[in-house]
Amino acid sequence: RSVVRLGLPSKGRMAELTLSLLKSCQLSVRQLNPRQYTADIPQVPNLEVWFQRPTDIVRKLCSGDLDLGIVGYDIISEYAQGNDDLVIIHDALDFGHCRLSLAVPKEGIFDSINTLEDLLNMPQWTEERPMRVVTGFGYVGAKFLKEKGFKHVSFLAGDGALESYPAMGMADAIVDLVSSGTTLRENNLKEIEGGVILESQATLVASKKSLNRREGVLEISHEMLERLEAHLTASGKIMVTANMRGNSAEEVAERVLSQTSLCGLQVSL
Ligand SMILES: Nc1ncnc2c1ncn2[C@@H]1O[C@H](COP(=O)(O)OP(=O)(O)OP(=O)(O)O)[C@@H](O)[C@H]1O
Ligand SMILES: O=P(O)(O)OC[C@H]1O[C@H](OP(=O)(O)OP(=O)(O)O)[C@H](O)[C@@H]1O
Repeated sequence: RSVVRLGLPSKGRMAELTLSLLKSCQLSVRQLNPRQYTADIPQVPNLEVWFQRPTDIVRKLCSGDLDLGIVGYDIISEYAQGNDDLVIIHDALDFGHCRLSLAVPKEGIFDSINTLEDLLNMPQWTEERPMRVVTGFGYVGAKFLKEKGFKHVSFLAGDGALESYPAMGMADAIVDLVSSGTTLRENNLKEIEGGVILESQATLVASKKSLNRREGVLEISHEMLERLEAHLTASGKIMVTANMRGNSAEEVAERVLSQTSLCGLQVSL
């Protein structure tokens, strides 16, 4: 194929936010039919947008069926599983902030368990009765616990509402995404100190093979990066244009900067 493909989240909390970020960067996505999975960005010729589930974006970047994608760092870490063909070309798109964290019930045997060390030293976990962890992040979750020295752990895969598993007696601990912490609190769970496995936000990812071999991928990546950077740098800043009389630009600048109420301003002449 000669066209470059960009994967964007088709649903979930990242979908809308991705489109609005791109719109703010003058990269509006034009989807002719909301039931179709393809779209384009008129400002970027030769680019095809494909709406996919975030996990599938990562899989398709790995298989070479997509060249670029916007997904959370959590999903890349879990589903690319160290595949070194993927390269993160923007690691902080400033939305979808969350952390992947280890949490346990507040009470019962975990009453006085607050740190990773406390959890590791609990006598309850044995080969016959390992600590049961439910997660949708089995790869990074297991890697983390192994690196921290946990020996007796068993993993149970779950897709959602993981905070309910300990109360149902199906798991001792959970490894799940946390943002405000409300879901954990409402389900009588607490995060373990030192148990943050990764911090995540939306990223722009590319396949290295595509960048090196497919015509147009490098140029489109540059174009997107420039626009994203410009937008992210500018957000939260305002520009004020004013006409002021003075004998020289320097004199005007000096007068403006000497006003304490205007501190923080940068003057360009
Ligand atoms: N509470 C949260 N606050 C902020 N960002 C989050 C939160 N939970 C998840 N995310 C980010 O949003 C991404 C998508 O999460 P979401 O729960 O919408 O998944 P989804 O695409 O609907 O998939 P699924 O339905 O399988 O969970 C996550 O991979 C993560 O990067
Ligand atoms: O810390 P909080 O702000 O409460 O957010 C955390 C919750 O958000 C995500 O779930 P989501 O709402 O996507 O539902 P899910 O359980 O179906 O994935 C995550 O899996 C947590 O359950």
